[in-house]
Amino acid sequence: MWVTEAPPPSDDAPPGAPDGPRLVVRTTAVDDLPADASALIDRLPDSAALAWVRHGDGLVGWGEALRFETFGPGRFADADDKWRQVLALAEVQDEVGLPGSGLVAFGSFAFDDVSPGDEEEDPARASGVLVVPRVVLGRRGDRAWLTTVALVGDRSAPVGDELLSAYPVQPVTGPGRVALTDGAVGADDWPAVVAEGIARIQAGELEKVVLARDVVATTEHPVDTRHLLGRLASAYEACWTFSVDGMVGATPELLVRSEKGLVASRVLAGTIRRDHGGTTPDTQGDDADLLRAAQLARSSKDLEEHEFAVRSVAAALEPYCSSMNVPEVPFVLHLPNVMHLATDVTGVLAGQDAGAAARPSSLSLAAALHPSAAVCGTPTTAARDLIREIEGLDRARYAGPVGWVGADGDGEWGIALRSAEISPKNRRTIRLFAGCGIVSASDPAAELAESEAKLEPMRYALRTR
Ligand SMILES: C=C(O[C@H]1C=CC=C(C(=O)O)[C@@H]1O)C(=O)O
Repeated sequence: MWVTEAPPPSDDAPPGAPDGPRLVVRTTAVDDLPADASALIDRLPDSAALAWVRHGDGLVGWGEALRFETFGPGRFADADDKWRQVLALAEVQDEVGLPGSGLVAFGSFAFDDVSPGDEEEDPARASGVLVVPRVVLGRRGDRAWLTTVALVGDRSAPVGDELLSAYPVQPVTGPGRVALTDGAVGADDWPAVVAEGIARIQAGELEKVVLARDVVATTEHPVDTRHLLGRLASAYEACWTFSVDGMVGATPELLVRSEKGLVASRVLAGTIRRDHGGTTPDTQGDDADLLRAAQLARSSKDLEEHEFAVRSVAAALEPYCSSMNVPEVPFVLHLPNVMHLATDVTGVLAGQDAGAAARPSSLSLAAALHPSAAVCGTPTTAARDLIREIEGLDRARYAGPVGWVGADGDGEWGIALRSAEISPKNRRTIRLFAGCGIVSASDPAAELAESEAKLEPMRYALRTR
């Protein structure tokens, strides 16, 4: 469903031209973007921020040229179709020619095909959204660019320089006091949910299930997304810091990156907490950390959990690839709050000779990979059914794909973890999410502690200092 009303066909549209929104897109190089890692986020004018940033590189966007909302099981395919329609009608001048320059859309999609309770609470809440910003600022290494997007026929919309001055940068505001309360299932009750998951696994119904919980934060002032993004991007540098349509976080897990025929996925599953409990890491490589890393790398429970996740990603990518590299042994990813077992799966897309148009888009690859066993379980259907039956939580867009797609279909999609959903109604109610992979040898109390550690990034982001 188009939410942005397409203006009537313009006078210059050729007779018989297909209907639909026509975009005029210009990308020019930017020479004066400050070198610091926060430069992209610092340029966001207000709280309606779109972002996908890591190590100071990435994309931020603001304003809305087009918005497309999708619902239910067809949400990815519908979004992919609409994206192709937009591309077919767009006129793009891109003098930079890097991934993320030219026409891009940011997107965020629900974890599940159905969201329990949606009908009563908010029948209009979409389970997928693609947003084409009016302005995108991007950086990759030492190159930076600015993209502006205009909708043909929208004569009231500012263009060119006018467009930038239409979005003056407002001061960033803090959330003030923050109260945290139990979400759908309280912390005291959640171990029983995990115990039920373990019992079902031990009964042979399935091998792994990922169970999640939420915590509700109520803030004194409406949340300014830029406050969260700035804190997440500087404290969780190794993660992809994102904001799309009220879903904000810093995810360490990349569902898929597709770039010029090469695909990559960073698969995470298997976790150990770092004991200091803070957000800023202790000196990397101190003795306690090395010990914990070694303990994680040898933990048969975590290795099993990880293996399920890697296998699910490899199996989903395989039909699209002419060759793949799936490392046999995971590495340990150090984050400020936790360490994870991690595997970088890479592949070459089949049919390279046929060109970009014949390649599956990054969005359709994300659809094929979702939900991986890092966020759902094994076998997928049994795990998803069990999640629906016992989790008691509407995951909404938590654990769903979030990221961006470009004009050639390439793009990057993370899994929306270490994330929160800001209520559009008042921007003062924020749902924080965390989930844990459960296998036969899991311990409910340890999983609760792990979920607390996974909530830390968003709790930290909400603090004023
Ligand atoms: C489901 C989450 O984490 C996944 C990713 C990394 C490690 C995980 C684990 O060890 O359980 C989870 O599979 C979450 O952070 O909410």
